[in-house]
Amino acid sequence: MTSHLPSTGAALAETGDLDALMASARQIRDAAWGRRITYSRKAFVPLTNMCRDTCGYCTFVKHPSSPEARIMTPEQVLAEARRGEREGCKELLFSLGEKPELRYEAARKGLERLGYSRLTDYLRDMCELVLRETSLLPHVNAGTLTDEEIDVLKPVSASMGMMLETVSRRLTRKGQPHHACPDKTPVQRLRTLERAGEKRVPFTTGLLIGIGETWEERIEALHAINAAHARHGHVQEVIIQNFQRKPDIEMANHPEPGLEDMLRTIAAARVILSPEISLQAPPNLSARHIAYLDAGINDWGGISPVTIDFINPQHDWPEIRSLARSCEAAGFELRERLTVYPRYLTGNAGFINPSVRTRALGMAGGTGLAREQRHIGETA
Ligand SMILES: O=c1nc2n(C[C@H](O)[C@H](O)[C@H](O)CO)c3cc(O)ccc3cc-2c(=O)[nH]1
Ligand SMILES: C[C@H]1O[C@@H](n2cnc3c(N)ncnc32)[C@H](O)[C@@H]1O
Ligand code: MET
Ligand code: SF4
Repeated sequence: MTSHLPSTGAALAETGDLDALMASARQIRDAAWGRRITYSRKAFVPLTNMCRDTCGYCTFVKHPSSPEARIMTPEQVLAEARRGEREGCKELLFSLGEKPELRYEAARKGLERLGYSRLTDYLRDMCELVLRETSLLPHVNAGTLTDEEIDVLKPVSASMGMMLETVSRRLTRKGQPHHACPDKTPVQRLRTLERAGEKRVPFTTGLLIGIGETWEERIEALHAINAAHARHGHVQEVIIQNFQRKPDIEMANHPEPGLEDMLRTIAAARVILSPEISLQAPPNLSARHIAYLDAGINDWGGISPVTIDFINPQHDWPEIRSLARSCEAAGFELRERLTVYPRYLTGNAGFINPSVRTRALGMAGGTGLAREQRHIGETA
């Protein structure tokens, strides 16, 4: 699993010839993934919106003094899961603030009322609840994790993820989006990415585009992800996410990245990353998202038929049928996938708890994608 043409990718990216870069990216995508574009039908559970970090772009986080600050109860978690189940979801995405109990008394009290002293332990039990009471596969997006936290969460999840965001240490300085965010220092993010690989967790990661990083920093981040994958084989997908401006964030006046910037970054990612790594960009954060297909993506990520995108609440999910139609018009077929990619189910022992694996294998037939993706996994 060596890096695919990294120098060519960087060179093409540097020359400014966007068309040539996108053509290379498309070629790699077509060879590895064909003309099938996937998504995961998911229910979204924002377990808590309290967080010890205060990223300048985040509208999800709420200070404990806010009336909107909350920790969902097990009953609420289960209600969301059941709603998702009824709508045919297969994934339950836990997305949450990071270690709020280390910073806020209110978070400690809230967890205590639920019988916990640490958010990760509560998350573990909620994953277990979902596995016990529903047919869904938990995916955990809880940000930076320690070795021990990965050990706690791996047995109760099908896959995990954490956006690397950026490798820029500059962005942790005063006045920058990651200032005073202990979980967003590149060294911590890179460590989590590495540990997830050592511990063989099917892993989702990615870059947040347009938060002040340079082009070189994006390329460096992509190489870092690819290098971790070359060591451990755990990176199942990489998300290229565009920053969204909102009125209620520190970065309310920061410009959003343009379409061309996204296309160039997506294409560079496809050229740099190993071909078997799925390349994802969100369908709800740009009116022109169909153009991402020309830059080499093969996946739209999670789409929820039951809840809003809590991270970008002002942007509705596309209706799945209408997304299918626009993919078709562009020459692609939209297909459902599971949160965990087939190569971690069929080969590579040790990447997933055997009972979760059995459940996922039972569901894989329903997506209709099992055979094709398995093929990709085997040839990679
Ligand atoms: O709805 C969202 N889903 C996000 N997802 C979920 C993703 O869309 C799907 O659930 C995965 O593709 C499942 O494999 C993430 C998952 C991660 O592991 C890491 C980061 C993200 C980021 C987002 C996000 O911003 N919005
Ligand atoms: C779950 C992921 O959502 C992303 N995220 C957080 N805030 C924003 C925003 N304003 N625009 C786009 N993406 C955002 C981060 O990359 C985080 O890791
Ligand atoms: C709501 S943000 C997603 C989870 C985590 N707090 C992170 O930033 O990675
Ligand atoms: S992006 Fe994640 S880590 Fe940053 S403030 Fe929001 S919830 Fe916390």
